[in-house]
Order: sequence, then C-alpha cells, then structure tokens
Amino acid sequence: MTNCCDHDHTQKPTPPKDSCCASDAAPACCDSGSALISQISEPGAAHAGPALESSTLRIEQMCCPTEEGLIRGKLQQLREVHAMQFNLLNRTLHVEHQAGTATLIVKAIASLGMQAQPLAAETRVRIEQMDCPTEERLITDKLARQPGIEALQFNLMQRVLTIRHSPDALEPALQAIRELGFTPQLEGDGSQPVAPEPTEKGLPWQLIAAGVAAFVAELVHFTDSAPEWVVALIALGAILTCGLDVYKKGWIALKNFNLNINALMSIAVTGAVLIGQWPEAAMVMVLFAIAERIEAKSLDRARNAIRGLMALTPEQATVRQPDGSWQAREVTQVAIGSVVRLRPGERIGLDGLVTEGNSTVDQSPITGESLPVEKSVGDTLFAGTINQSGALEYQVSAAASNSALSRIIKAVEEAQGARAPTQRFVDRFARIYTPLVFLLSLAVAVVPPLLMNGDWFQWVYRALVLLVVACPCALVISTPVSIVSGLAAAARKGILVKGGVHLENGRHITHLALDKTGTLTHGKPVQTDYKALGGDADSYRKLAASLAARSDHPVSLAVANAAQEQGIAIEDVQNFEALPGRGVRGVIDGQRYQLGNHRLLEELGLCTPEIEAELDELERGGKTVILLSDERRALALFAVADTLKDSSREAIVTLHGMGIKTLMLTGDNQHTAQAIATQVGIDEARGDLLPADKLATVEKLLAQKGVVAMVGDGINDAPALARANVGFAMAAIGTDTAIETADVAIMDDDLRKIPAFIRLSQQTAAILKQNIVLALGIKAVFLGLTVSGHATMWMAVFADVGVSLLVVFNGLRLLRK
Ligand SMILES: Nc1ncnc2c1ncn2[C@@H]1O[C@H](COP(=O)(O)OP(=O)(O)OP(=O)(O)O)[C@@H](O)[C@H]1O
Ligand SMILES: [Cu+]
Repeated sequence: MTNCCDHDHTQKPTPPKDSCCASDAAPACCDSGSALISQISEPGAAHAGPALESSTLRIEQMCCPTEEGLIRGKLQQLREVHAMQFNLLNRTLHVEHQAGTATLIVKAIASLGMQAQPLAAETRVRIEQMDCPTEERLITDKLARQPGIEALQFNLMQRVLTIRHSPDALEPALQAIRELGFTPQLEGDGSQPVAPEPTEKGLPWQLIAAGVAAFVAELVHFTDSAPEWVVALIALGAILTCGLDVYKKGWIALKNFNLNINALMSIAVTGAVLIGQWPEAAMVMVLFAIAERIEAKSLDRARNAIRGLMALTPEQATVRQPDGSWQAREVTQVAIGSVVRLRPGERIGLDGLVTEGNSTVDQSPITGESLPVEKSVGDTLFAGTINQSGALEYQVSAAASNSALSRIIKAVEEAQGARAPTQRFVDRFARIYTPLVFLLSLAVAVVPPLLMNGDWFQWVYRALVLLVVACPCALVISTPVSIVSGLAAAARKGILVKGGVHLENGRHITHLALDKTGTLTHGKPVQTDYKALGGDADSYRKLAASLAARSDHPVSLAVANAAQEQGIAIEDVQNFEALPGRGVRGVIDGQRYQLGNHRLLEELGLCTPEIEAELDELERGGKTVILLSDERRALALFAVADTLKDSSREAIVTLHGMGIKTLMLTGDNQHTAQAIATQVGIDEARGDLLPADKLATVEKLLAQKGVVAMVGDGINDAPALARANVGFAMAAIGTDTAIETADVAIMDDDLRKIPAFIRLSQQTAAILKQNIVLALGIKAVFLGLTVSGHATMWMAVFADVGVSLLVVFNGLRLLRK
C-alpha cells in the first residue's frame, strides 16, 4: 500500500518558466522591487468564530500586479474571505475562507473574466485524542482508502491533522475519523494563538487509587493473607479504574487491523489475567497509565516551546479613540490603521509604523539579536518586541492574527508537520518491527511448549512480556521530539526553519552561493563619484536623478539620494521602464534617456574604449558604475559604493572552517564582484549574472553532486533560492516573500546565523542518532532477557517507559542549544 505520508511535503515552488515577472523582458509593471507575493487580511474577520478552510487556486491569467489588484478588490468585498495571498510567480492565490465557500470565490473570480482552478482545499482538523504516533497510523490507513483525499499531514505535537482534499471529500473523511472513536474539530483561524490545553489523562485520583489497589493486590498475593479471589477482585478494580480507556482504544485499533500500543497492552494484560497473574496484570496497567501521563506532559513542553513565543505579545494595547482619548483595548480588537501609544519599556502588541517619537527597540524575541534597533517616524515595529527608552506612537499595519510574529509561529508549526527523512525511516521501521515482534511472541508462546515440551505457563508469560517490549513508542516519539526542539531552538535565535528536512539537510551543505547586494553588503550604496562626459554637467545630473528617483533599486536610490541632498529638483518622466539586470529608461521633455550599467550601454551600442578604461578603474575599486545616455551617446557616469557588513567576514571564515565552499553570485559586474569577494574572503565571484543565470549556476553546482545552499534577499533570487537544496532568505522579518519562498528565513541580516544553523543541524542529527540507538538498544537487551526468561512483565513496562522518557528528555536538550 502506498502511504500518502511518505511524500515529501516540503516541495519547493518551482516557478513556471514563462512567468512574466521572472523573465528578463519584464514589462514596466514588474520593477525588481515589486513584491511577487503579498498578503492582506480583513481585520474584522480575524477572530470571528466560524471554521476556516484554505484553498489554493491557480489563475493562469494572473501574471501582473494589475490583475492581482482586480482580484483583491473583488474578493475584499466578500465577507467569507478572511485572508488572501497572491503568488504571481506561480500564478496561484491562496485564500483562507469560511469552510464550504470555495465555489463562491471561484465564481467571483470568473466574473472578472479569469478562470480559477482549485488545486485543493486544505482543512486543519484538531483531534484532541491524537497524541501517540500509533493513532496516526490508524487514521492514515482509514483515510487512504477514501476517495478525494490527496494528502494528510500529521502534527502530533499540536494534535492537528491537515487534510488536502477535493472540495466535497471533507465530510466523509471526518465521518471516518469519528468511526475510529476520535472527535475531529475543525480548526478556526490557525494563526490565532490557542492556549494549549493541559493534558489530562485520567484524573490523578484514579491513578492513585489504581496504584494503591494494584499494590495491595500484590501484597495480599505475596503474603497469601486472603483467598485468591480477593486478590483477583482488587486487581480487577485497579485495571478497570485506569485501564478502560486503554481497552477502548485497543479495541478500535484491533478492529482496524492495527497493533498499536493500546492493543498490545490490552492483549498483554488480558493474557496475564487469563493465566491467573492478577496482581501483575494490575501493576502493568497502572505503570502504563502513569507512563502515558508523564510522556504526554513532557511532550507538552516541546509543544509549547513555540507557543511560548506567542506569550510575548501583550494582550492589550493603548489605542487612540475618535475623541482623541487613549484607552486600553484587547489587541485582537484593534483595527488596521488605529493609532497606538507605547510607553518606554512596554512590549509592542501589534505590527505597525512609527508616527511619532524616537526610541530604541529590543527585537531579540524575533531576530534573536539583542542589540537594540533605533526607531523613528516611518520605521516598522513588530509585535512581541520591546520598546526601550522613549515613548512612541504607531499606526497599526496588520491584525493581531497576521503579525510577523504570528506568521512566524504559524510557519514553524507547519514545519513540525512535515516529515523529516529520519522520521520517515523510523515510521517505516516501526511498521515492520511491531508485527514482527508480535509474530515472534506468538511463536514463543506456542513453539517451545508444543515442540520442546516446554511449560505452557512459562512460555505464554514470556510471550506476553515480549508483547510489551514490542511497543515502538520510544522509537517513534524520539524523532519528532528532537526535530521540534531543534526548530524551536532555531526560532528563538531568529532562524525560521520551514521543515525538519532542512534541519536535517543543513549539515550536509558543501557549497554556499551568496548574493552580494543586501546579503554580504548592507544593500545601501552611497554615490561616490560623478563625472560628466563632456556637455552640461548640471543638467545631466538632473536627468539622471529624475530617472533614478522612479526606481527602488539600491543603485538608483544612491544616485537619487545624492541628488536630493544637493537640492537638485527632479523632472517628470514619461514611459518609465525598469530593465532588470541593466537599469532604467524613460522619456524626459520628449527625449529618451537610459540610466544603467555597462551591459546596457553595450546593448545600446554606445560604449567606447575611453569609457571602458574609466569603468575599469572605478570597478576595480569595488564600486558599481551606471551611465546616463541619450539616443546617441553616453552623457555621464555615476559610481556608487556599498559597505560590507561587519558580520559577513566572520561568517565566511566560520563557514570555511566548516569545510564549506563559498561562491558569490551577483548581477553587478565581474570586477566589482571580484573586489568585494576579495574583501570578504569569498572563494569565488561570478558577476554579470541575470536572475536566470543565477538559477543556472545553482543548477550546475547541483549537477556536480554538491549539496548547494543559496542565500539571498528572496526577491530577484527567488528561482535560485527555490532550486537550491537549502534556500536561505536574509532579513526576512516583515517581508512575506522571503518567509514564503525560503526554506530557512533569517530574521535579521546577520550572515553568522547560517553557520549557527548548520551547527544546530549537526547537533540535531547527533541527538537523533543517540535516540535511535538508545531506543533500539534497550529493546534488544530486553528481547534477550525475555526469551531467556530473565525479565518480568512489569520490568518490561518499566524499561519501555524509561526509554521513552529518556529519548524525550534527550530531545528536549536541543531547546537549550
Ligand atoms: N533600476 C536600476 N537602476 C540602476 N541600475 C540598475 C537598475 N537595475 C539594474 N541596474 C544595474 O544592473 C546591475 C545588476 O542589477 P541586478 O539587480 O541584477 O543585481 P544587483 O542587485 O546589483 O546585485 P545582486 O545580484 O548582488 O543583488 C546593477 O549592479 C546596476 O548596475
Ligand atoms: Cu564596453
């Protein structure tokens, strides 16, 4: 049988080749700065009760922001739509909406003359009773036979099952889950923080009473102070007090031909009763119940490590009322656009833009970087961070459920659901292991008495002990606990890892390709040289500034800023166009001008040897040069220089120490690229690359059997990032594109987080290995002890519990890394 959970759930989006925004011949609407993915959310609907569903629609005709605007406007009018996320690169739209309203949305889009094809609906179902891997197996088997179910993704940590299904397959699936004795609940808005419910498994008094009863039964039996039927009665009381639930679950599993721990325990305890071992049966059941409880408790700790971040946002914010007074409001009730006041030292409740005041903010809860960041009018604030010295006022830019922090938490929780390779291995192993041990114990019970004249009682007893040993719980739980702890530890450092796979792959990285602008450098170049190539220097400067002011490319920004500082007024530009990888062009006063790099000048056929010599000298100094030209000749040149981040050098040294080869990929020219590469100590520099060339370079490295990671800013590097084995996005905080497209999002712009991530990946791998060896080793020892008759049943339960706890605590160690 093919199990739908064996798929790799972390497939990267591969952008279609003909996408208009990724190709070099991009239309004017697709300047390099325009985000390919954007998100909105309706403030009011964020905490409304009804169950939500999310659908991914593919809209072929949607390839430019204009169509996005159209659809956005239309869907915003629908009350059923809660949030939408456009991905122009893949031409998909991800909508969160009220359950069952997908067709309504498709119709609304059709009314705009566009066809929306539902890829699949995704529903998050919370199943409180699902907290052991064995239950997951039960559900997988049952649902795999249902039509219309495309994929299942279990997150045992959150007890959430995400079902990808065709629109009408949800109800039958829920019904099937109910038949297994579970109560599925449709999850509301997944981004809303839900207080984790405490795990209650049989009230403690029941456990205590059962424990006392089991102990008394053992005592009475041992001292022979009452007839055997009294012992049996007390033991039965103990078994029923704490074991009914186990029997119920065990029965459901058996009915579905599944041997989970509950089924094994039920058989073992029943078997012990049948051969008259009453006190032992009671003891085993009590120990098992206690073990389950402890294990659930420690799993809660891992489960809450992420939610703990959520606790960072205060519940209230001080909001300005229409009459100008200030009042404390629940953050979930604050609408986008409201103005909020912050006292010094106060935690920030919502994302927003500063409208008044100056202060510093401790952003470490999100970025892991404790150095305070200066904030003044126009700067972005993030929910969960801490205002320090001054008072601030800010305008709310996102609903509480859609803040950067909420999205980070949501992404990490989703990452937990995706199976890491080790976990897939362990799951497959457990699937063979349990039936195998079950068969072995059958053989142990039957073969020696029949063929070797063994004692029936003795061998049946040994077989029952084996059944207890057969429980794979410790093995199965060890992996997710370690991975989740690793993900949480990373999140605390400001590294958002989008799946256990990446955490496992990180340590294998052999090559790291780095983007230059904004990754190695600050991405804020400053104009250093200006030279008119004959003619009117002042008017050329004005023309260049007018063109540059229209672009948000860092090189243009540098030229525009320099002009502004010198008080140069800018002129109107018609037919403005961005030429990706080259520059910009437009018409001023009826004359066409271009402002761009050497490549552009060559393509226009306006380059001369004199210009080339000029360029050569500036570029060797690590400067980037762009030229202003009209239809006939180059008019002026502008050189800008970017500064290296202090952290870049250190990060590269550490990476080299780890044996990783570094390679710089940039759209800038080869000379500048080489100059900067030498400054930071990078192995190799490749310049003059168009976005498609970056992708090709990554592919070439992949073909050479390297494990290639790429780090970039996630906008024009998106295709290369997606193609690399591990794609890192820098400075991801606040940009949806980066969080969406990257495998690993670095919240601030500190390159040293990459070696930190690799180290964490190594530590996680070590702990995974230890756990598997521990779990299997102790089982093997017990297998031997049992068959040779040295182990009792309660010792087996004890060992089983012991290993489970051991691997869980070993996994939780990662939280402290
Ligand atoms: N809008 C623009 N304004 C001015 N120059 C531009 C513009 N777009 C591209 N250029 C020129 O083309 C070169 C390549 O641009 P591209 O955006 O591909 O890479 P980059 O951002 O400079 O570098 P990196 O690839 O490291 O991010 C730039 O260095 C710049 O000289
Ligand atoms: Cu040239």
